[in-house]
Amino acid sequence: MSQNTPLPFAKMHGLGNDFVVIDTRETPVAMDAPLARAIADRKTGVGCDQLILIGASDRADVSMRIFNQDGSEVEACGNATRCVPLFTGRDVTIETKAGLLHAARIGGLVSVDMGEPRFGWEDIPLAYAMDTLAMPASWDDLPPPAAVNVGNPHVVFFLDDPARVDMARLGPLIETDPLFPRRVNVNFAHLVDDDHIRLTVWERGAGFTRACGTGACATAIAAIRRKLAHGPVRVTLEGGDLLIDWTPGGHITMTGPAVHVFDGVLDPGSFTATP
Ligand SMILES: N[C@@H](CCC[C@H](N)C(=O)O)C(=O)O
Repeated sequence: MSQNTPLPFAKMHGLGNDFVVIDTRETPVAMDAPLARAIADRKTGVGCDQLILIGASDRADVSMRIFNQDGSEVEACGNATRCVPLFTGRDVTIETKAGLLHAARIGGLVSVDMGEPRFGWEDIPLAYAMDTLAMPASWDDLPPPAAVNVGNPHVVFFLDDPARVDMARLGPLIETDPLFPRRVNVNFAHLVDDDHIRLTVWERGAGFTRACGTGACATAIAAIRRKLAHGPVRVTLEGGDLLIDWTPGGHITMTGPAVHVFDGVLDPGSFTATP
């Protein structure tokens, strides 16, 4: 881990899923897992669910790299994507590991074209071939889940009575199950109506967050594929609501709020002091 110069950053969030956002367009930053973990640490760093690096791009207005709290670099983050137009001050096309995404401000909200979901077992990815709409896999007495890749991997359980499920034990157990070679984001969903879902997400590399944008997309899509719901679907998370729209064969649209909380400067000396 090495960072020798002060690092300006913005603290932002989408429905309480919080981010440290660093602009690397002019000044590249050598990011690695230990440095990402140090910045994300809520006691000795700034604290965040994900660290976001905004960079230059040849293919889009900007690029976006995403690091989970545990330092792992990942492909997609729905809530952070909504923060990018606030950070740059304009509607943007963003190059990510999950492809090109477009984010536009609409009224007080931000709407993102999240691209097309994938459903093949090797796309999730899973360790071996199986049906991804009703996976023949079980943990405790959870029902067969659905798996969806919306840039990053998700598994979705539809629960009649979420209060009876020990999510704090099952979330990390399922996240790291060998069935998911790249680990997985675990979505515990409850269908309120055919256009409304309540959702709790155990995020890969970050644990429970107040909201997960890609989790909301994956869950709405799984519900639509199972004909339990129709778009647009309101997904209610601890931090608030997202509106997700998708028709089979099409792109996903995610609409919700984004907030710029404050700006700061990270002291490079503090990182060397972190064990
Ligand atoms: N909070 C995000 C998802 C962040 C990445 C995820 N934990 C992963 O490892 O894939 C969102 O809003 O989508």
